[in-house]
Amino acid sequence: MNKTELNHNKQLPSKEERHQLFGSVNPGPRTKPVDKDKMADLQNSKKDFLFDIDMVGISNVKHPIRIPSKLTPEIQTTIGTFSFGSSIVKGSKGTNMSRFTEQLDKYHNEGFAIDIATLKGFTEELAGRLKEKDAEVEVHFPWFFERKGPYSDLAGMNYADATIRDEYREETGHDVTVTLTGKITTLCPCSKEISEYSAHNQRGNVSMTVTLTDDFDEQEIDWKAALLEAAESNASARIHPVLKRPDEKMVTEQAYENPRFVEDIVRLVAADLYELEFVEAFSVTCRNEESIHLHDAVATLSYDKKQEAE
Ligand SMILES: Nc1nc2c(ncn2[C@@H]2O[C@H](COP(=O)(O)OP(=O)(O)OP(=O)(O)O)[C@@H](O)[C@H]2O)c(=O)[nH]1
Repeated sequence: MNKTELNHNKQLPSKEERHQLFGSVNPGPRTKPVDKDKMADLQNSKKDFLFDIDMVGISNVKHPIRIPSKLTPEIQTTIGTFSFGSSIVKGSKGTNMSRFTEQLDKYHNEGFAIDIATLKGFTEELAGRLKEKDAEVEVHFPWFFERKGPYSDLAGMNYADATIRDEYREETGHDVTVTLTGKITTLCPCSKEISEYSAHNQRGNVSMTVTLTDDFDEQEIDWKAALLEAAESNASARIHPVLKRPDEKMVTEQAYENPRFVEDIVRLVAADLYELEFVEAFSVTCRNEESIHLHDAVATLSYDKKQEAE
């Protein structure tokens, strides 16, 4: 391959001169300490600062993470978006924000895999590092899973959005909630009923937030796969990355045979979540991106199995 001829005839000032040209100035006199021990530590000031703070921390922290999965691919690297925090009492001015990312890096160097046991350990250790009685950690990530065409068996990659949130309190321990938002096909029952032929359909977003029971065994059950199944198995049809014509025919006919309103979806998914032993409480929302409107249709349902027992 021929080397491209580039024109380098222009004589530029040095980089330092260029910076000066654009306004950089020489450093002024330095009077403040550079040793950490001698620096002011404002955030650690102790005084009556009027109010306790429920949560202070950092959010929107992007970091590579490893995810275990019972669906293929069983180990995957993805991007996690974290938030970290803890409460502080009115006698303290501020938190020590560097300690959140300091601990994240420590876990990263130890091969941070985002399972619930590891995340609980992380939150508890964070409370200790901050010298607080509580801490909370939330991580949000795209979770990928292989999906095959129903007839051709040709595979491709789908994903759902997953969130794990752990709230730790020294007196009460951990509260773990997980959220999965997956996409489904829904076909409108009304449209099917009133039309001579066809029925409009839409892409539905099903979001399930679940409080896990204390004895949830993640070695046994992948909560992500279980929630995905609750959403997809109640849909008019599943969504596929690769569909050949025989697959497309099957998916289209299946959707026509299983029409669903948003109300039908939240009730049917609720029934599945109700039956799952590891689910203590849940909320489920379905939001359909309507194909015959510019707006979305939406329904939400919440249920707490503990209240039922009382
Ligand atoms: N508390 C608090 N810190 C902030 C805020 N905004 C930025 N920071 C950052 O907090 C960092 C300092 O973190 P600290 O953990 O208190 O640092 P440090 O005292 O040297 O660390 P330790 O020895 O672990 O206490 C600096 O990088 C600040 O920029 C804020 O609104 N509140």
